[in-house]
Amino acid sequence: MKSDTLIEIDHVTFGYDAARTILRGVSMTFRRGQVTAILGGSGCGKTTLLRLIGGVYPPNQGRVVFDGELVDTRDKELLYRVRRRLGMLFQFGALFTDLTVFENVAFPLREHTELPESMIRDIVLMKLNAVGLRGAASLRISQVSGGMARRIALARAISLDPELIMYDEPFAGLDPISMGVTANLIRKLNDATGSTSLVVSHDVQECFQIVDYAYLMAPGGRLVAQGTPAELSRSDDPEVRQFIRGEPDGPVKFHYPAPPLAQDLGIPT
Ligand SMILES: Nc1ncnc2c1ncn2[C@@H]1O[C@H](COP(=O)(O)OP(=O)(O)OP(=O)(O)O)[C@@H](O)[C@H]1O
Repeated sequence: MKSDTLIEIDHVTFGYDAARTILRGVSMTFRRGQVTAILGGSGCGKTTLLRLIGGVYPPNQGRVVFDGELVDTRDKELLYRVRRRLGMLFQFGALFTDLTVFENVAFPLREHTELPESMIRDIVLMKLNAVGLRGAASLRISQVSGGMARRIALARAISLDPELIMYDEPFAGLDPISMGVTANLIRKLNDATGSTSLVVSHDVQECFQIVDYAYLMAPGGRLVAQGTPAELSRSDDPEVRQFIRGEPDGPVKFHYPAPPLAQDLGIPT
């Protein structure tokens, strides 16, 4: 029987170089069929975590396990197998601006499969239909809005029917309505395709509308809290409350450590 867990991050510590640790003893479990958020402010290591799951870098300590298999970055065959099962929606979509909407969604299918053109056409139209943009297939990327571009990137991320879809800041730069549309789509696509989704974001409220579970990371690559949106909303931990309510100051300081302003400006005190 398949285990409930699709990915396990087990006491992972990681730094791009020896001088600076980015993730410190982080443990997380991503359950099959669920949408899980990794929340946290800028620079706390969220994207880095996605790279470790994709086997781009090995952890310095700890393990990353994908569907029961240790992600060993030296094992190229295993990495290829794991990556075939992942779909990734990058920050800001990264679409090919000189190609049409259709060509963008068809791209991974042409790269990774030998499917005949008639089948590629049907799959692309189905994926575009799922995000409500079948009618926009022949438009160029330069002709679509930011919200549409995000949905096209979503259609492209699901083109190969991934078991795991990783979204890096899917709401960045979107207006509130497009944000809501994108969030609902992430949920809908997850459930309709029976996949598992990870959403990296600093948008707590948007994520809480759609996720089953969330991890909260803090500067210095620490995991500070985890739970369902309801559990985290009830938390009385000051760090959690500051982040969830978007309070400007709390345990996480607004100001980067600095000498007093007067001193920096040369004003005698
Ligand atoms: N390839 C790299 N080499 C060296 N340092 C890196 C590299 N990528 C990221 N970093 C550093 O690692 C830290 C964590 O970055 P990361 O992108 O994982 O954070 P994040 O939480 O995703 O932030 P954001 O939301 O701003 O993208 C940052 O300080 C960043 O400068």
